[in-house]
Amino acid sequence: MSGDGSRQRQSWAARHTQKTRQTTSKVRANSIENILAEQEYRIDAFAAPQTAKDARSRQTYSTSGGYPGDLSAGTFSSTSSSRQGSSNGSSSGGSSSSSSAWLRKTKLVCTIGPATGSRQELFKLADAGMSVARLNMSHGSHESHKAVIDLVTAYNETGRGCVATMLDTKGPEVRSGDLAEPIPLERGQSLTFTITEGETGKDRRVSVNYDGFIDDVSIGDELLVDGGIISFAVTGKTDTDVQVEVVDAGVLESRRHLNVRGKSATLPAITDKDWLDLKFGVDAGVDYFALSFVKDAQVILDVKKWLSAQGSKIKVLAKIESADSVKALDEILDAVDGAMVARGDLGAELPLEDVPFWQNQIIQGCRRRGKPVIVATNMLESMISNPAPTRAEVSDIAIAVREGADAIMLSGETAYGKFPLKAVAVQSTVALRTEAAMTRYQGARRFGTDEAAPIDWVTPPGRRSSSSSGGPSDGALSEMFAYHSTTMANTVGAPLLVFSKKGGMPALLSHYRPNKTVFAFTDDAQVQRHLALYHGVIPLLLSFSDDAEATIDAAIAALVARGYLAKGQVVTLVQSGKRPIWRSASTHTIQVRRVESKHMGSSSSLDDD
Ligand SMILES: Nc1ncnc2c1ncn2[C@@H]1O[C@H](COP(=O)(O)OP(=O)(O)OP(=O)(O)O)[C@@H](O)[C@H]1O
Ligand SMILES: CC(=O)C(=O)O
Repeated sequence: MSGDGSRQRQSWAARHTQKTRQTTSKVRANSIENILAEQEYRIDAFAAPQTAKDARSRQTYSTSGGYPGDLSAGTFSSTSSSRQGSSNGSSSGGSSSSSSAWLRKTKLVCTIGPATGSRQELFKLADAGMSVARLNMSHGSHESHKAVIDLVTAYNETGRGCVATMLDTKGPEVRSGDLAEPIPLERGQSLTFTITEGETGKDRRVSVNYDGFIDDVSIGDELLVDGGIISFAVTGKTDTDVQVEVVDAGVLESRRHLNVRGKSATLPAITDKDWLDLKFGVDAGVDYFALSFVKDAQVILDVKKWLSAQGSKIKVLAKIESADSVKALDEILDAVDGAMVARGDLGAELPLEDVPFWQNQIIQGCRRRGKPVIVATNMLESMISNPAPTRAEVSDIAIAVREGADAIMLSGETAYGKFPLKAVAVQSTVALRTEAAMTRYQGARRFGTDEAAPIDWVTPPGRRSSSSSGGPSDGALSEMFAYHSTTMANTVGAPLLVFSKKGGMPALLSHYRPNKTVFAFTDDAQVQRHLALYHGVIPLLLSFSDDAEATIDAAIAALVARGYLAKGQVVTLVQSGKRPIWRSASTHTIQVRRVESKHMGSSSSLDDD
C-alpha cells in the first residue's frame, strides 16, 4: 500500500466515521425514547412462541419504575403482556416500528447430564431458553450422548425453537488414577505421584495416567487437584516418581484432574480418545466441536482439514484454558470459528486473578473478528445445590454480557444440579436486564455528559481489499452492508430480517450488534442451528421460492404468526451477502417494510412447524 493510498484510505475512513457518528446520534436518540416507551422485556425469548396468543401469555419482565437499570422496580410475572403481539404504535418519532418484545440477545449454553438428559427435562430446558446443548466427552458414553442429540433433533422438529449441539472434547488431561479409597490429606503431609501403574493409595503412592508428567514437573512447582481444591508443593522427583507436600488440605478422590500452575502439559493436542469422539460427533451430526486445551492454531487447522475431508460442516470452537493458549491467542482466534473462555482450567493454569483479564481479551478478540464467544464455568455454581444465586454470581453474568459475549454457559448447574431450570431462568433474566440497561446507559452517555467514554463495540468496516474492478471486494461490501443495515435498523427502531443460505450475513449483522433482533431465515437446518449461538439472532427455517416477494411475505407472515411482529410495525429487510439469493431479481438492497393486512392471519409457512 503506497503512502498516498494509505492517506486516502484514512481520510475516507475519517469522513465515514464522522458521518456515521452523526447518523448514530439520531439512532441513539430514537432508541432511548423507544426504550423509555417500552416497559416490558420478555424472557425465554429464544424459545419461539408458536402463535401470537402464545407470545402474549409468555412470562414478561416488567419495570414499573422509570428505567431498566432499576432492579428494585422489576417484578417477574407470568401474566399476559398487554403489549406483546398487539398494536404498538406508541413508539416515538412517528414510527410505529418497534416490536414490543425486548428479546434476549445473549444465548445460553447448557451442559446436559444426568439431571437433564431425559426428554421431559431437556425439552423444559429448551423451552426455558437453552440455545446450545453441550455434551462433555469427559463424562457419559457415546450411547448416552447420541440419545441427547436425538432428543435435541426431536425438540427442533416440534418447531418450538432451535437448539444446536456442541461436542466438548476431553482433551489431553492429566489425571490421578483410581484409588482403593479416598485419601484424607493434612497440610504438611507427603504423598507420591508415580507413573508406575496400579498404585491405588497404599503407602501414599498414587498413579498418574501420563508418563510425560515426570518431565513436565519440576521441584518447587505448585501442583493443583481439580483447579485448586487441593494443592501441593513439589519437593522431589525420580525417573518414575514425584514427591509432593500438601499445602492446601483436602480429600483426594479417584481420577482427579492434575495440573501444574503456569504450565501446560506436553500431551498431544488431540488424544486418541478425542479423535474417536470427533468421529462420533461427525456421524451423529453435531453442530459445534469445542476443542479442549488448544495450544496453537495448528490443531484447529488439522481438525478443520479432517472435517472438510469428511464433507462435514461442523464449526470448530477453541477452548482457551491453558497457559499455552493465551500465549498463542491471536493465531488461535484467527484460525477458529469461535471460542470459549473455559475459566475452570484457565484459572488452574494461570493465577486466578489473571482470569478476568483474559476473559476480556478473549471476548474482545472474538468480537473484533466477528466470531462467537462463550463465557463458561462457575457462572451459577452455588445453584448446583441452592435455589437462588449469590450476588457475585449475578454480577459475573452481567459482566460477561456487558463485555459482549455471544453466549454464557452452565456446567454442573444443568448437568447434575438440583435446580437446572431455575439456573437457566436466572441467566436469562440477568442477561435480559443487563442488555436493556446497557442500551439505555450507552445512550445516556452519548447524549448526556462526557463523564464516561461511550462503549463502542463496533467500528465501521474499512474499505479493505478491492476487487478486480477497483471497488471494494464482495467481502468488504458485505461488511459495509451489515454495518449500514444495522445503522438503518437502529434509526427506525426496527428489527432486521435477513435471508441467508450459509449464515454469513446474519453473522455479520450480529457482529454489529443491532439494537433489535436479527430474524435470520435460512433453508438449511444446519445453518439455522449454527446461528443459534450468535448474539441477537433468531434463526428460522424457511423454503426459499424463486419468487423473492413471495418468500419475503411468507417470512413476515411467519414472524406475525409467532408473535414477533404485529400489523403496522416495520422491519429492515436486508438482501445481500457474497451470494445473494435472488441476484437476478435484486442485488444488494436494504429496505424498510411495513407489516400489512396480507401478512396477518395466514398460517406460517415455516419449515419447522
Ligand atoms: N454426560 C454426563 N454424564 C454424567 N455426568 C456428567 C455428564 N456431563 C457432566 N456431568 C457431570 O457434571 C459435572 C460438571 O460438568 P462439566 O461439564 O463442568 O464437567 P467438568 O468439570 O469439565 O468435568 P471434570 O469433573 O471431568 O473436570 C461433571 O463433573 C460431571 O460430574
Ligand atoms: C469448561 C471447561 O472445560 C473449563 O472451564 O475448564
